[in-house]
Amino acid sequence: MTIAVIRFGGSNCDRDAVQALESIGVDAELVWHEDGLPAEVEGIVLPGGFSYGDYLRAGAMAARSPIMDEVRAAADDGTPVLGICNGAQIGSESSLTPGAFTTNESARFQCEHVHLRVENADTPWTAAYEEGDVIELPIAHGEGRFEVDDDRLEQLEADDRIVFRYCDAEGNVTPEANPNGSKHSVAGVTGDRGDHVAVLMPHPERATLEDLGNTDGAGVLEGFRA
Ligand SMILES: NC(=O)CC[C@H](N)C(=O)O
Repeated sequence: MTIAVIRFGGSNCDRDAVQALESIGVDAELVWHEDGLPAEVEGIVLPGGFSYGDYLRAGAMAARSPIMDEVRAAADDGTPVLGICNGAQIGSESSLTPGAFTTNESARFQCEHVHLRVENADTPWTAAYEEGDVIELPIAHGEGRFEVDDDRLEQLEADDRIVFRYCDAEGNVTPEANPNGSKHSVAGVTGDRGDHVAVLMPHPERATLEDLGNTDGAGVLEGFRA
């Protein structure tokens, strides 16, 4: 199985994603966006970083790279796609997933560890966990506040499309445990094409290697094996 980790100008978590995937035994390769998707790709990661310097809006310019037409077509065909942080912003900017990620309530770049509650364990990205599990992952973003109109959010909730919510260490979803002001504390959501497409703002690839002292994120990447 080969997972394509797409590198845009300014991506900076692309090699971390490859290393994290390989650490759990999933083959991964870096793909420069101008080169297009390799023929035999079995999964796609949109990695974190600062594509195009976050100009206009984070993810807005990468979303307009021609490779994103190929990513959408692959997603239509059932290829798993995971967007992480800047990749989540690219995912929402390219209509793979609903809503938008916009400037943190603090108006600052935030780099910290957060707790997440698994809201729906019935997706490839959360099947390694139980519903209600609390995991810890790092965040590092300036534009991570999930925003979506009320009607759409109600529908996402009704359809069980919220995969992770920010919470405290005990799993309580509170305003204090919401690091960026995301609506309904949403940290990750599945795509309109099905739950084989998902994005999340926290970084599972930074919490997968034993050496980093936290492997809570490995289960998310296990989704490529599902
Ligand atoms: N770590 C990242 O992927 C950063 C995302 C984006 N550049 C932001 O600051 O919001």
